[in-house]
Amino acid sequence: MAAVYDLKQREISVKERGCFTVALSGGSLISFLGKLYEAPYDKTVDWTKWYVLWTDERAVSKSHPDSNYKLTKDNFLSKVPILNNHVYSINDNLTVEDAAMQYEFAIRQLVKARILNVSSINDCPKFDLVLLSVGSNGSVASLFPHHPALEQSDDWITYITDSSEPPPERITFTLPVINSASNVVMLASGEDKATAMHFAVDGSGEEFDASAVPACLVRPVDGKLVWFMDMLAASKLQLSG
Ligand SMILES: O=C(O)[C@H](O)[C@@H](O)[C@H](O)[C@H](O)COP(=O)(O)O
Repeated sequence: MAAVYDLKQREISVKERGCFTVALSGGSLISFLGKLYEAPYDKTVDWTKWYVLWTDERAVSKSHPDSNYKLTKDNFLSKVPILNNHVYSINDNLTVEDAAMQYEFAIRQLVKARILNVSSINDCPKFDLVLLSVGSNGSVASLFPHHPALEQSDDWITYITDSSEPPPERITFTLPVINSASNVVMLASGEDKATAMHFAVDGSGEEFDASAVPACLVRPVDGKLVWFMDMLAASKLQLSG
């Protein structure tokens, strides 16, 4: 479903700007993209129009098992003819701080080249699609509960050195960039996501501290938010009738 949604949005972007910019998180999300390299999509998608970036990346070598680039390359990019120079991964020879700066610079270049749109509301890059998989703790990208990175609004890309999930050092989109996307798809599968889904989808009382569940803070300012979850992840939803 998510993969097909991805395609619908792609068609609109390619018609309008001749390219389709997508930012991927890591985790189980990548396994859901498998549909895209099966018939009929493998032949009907103009992959040359795709530009792929990551919403977050671990500060490890791109050949390291923990690398989101490696995960995506092995399970998706190696199976579709997206142009290598349209794939923007981090420079894994830099410190995490410098890698974050360099990644932001690369995104700024894409904005300058008009590959990436800019939000009319907050001058952030406006990705056509941001695909996120929600962590069992309600994290999205590498934005973790109660982490100061949630407050970051000056930078497009920030870095952390104390991730609650190993490895500790990561770069990540900041919330303003995620919330500037034209389309955000949030994926959740498995019972361990049910509590986070309850808070993120059903909302919570005023007294609830949304930074406890970063997925609650994903609210596109001028874009669509679509959830895809399995029955286990949805098992605690109390959607009003
Ligand atoms: O680099 C990362 O750790 C991922 O980007 C992270 O945001 C992941 O997507 C979630 O933790 C969900 O992971 P699962 O879908 O595997 O539970």
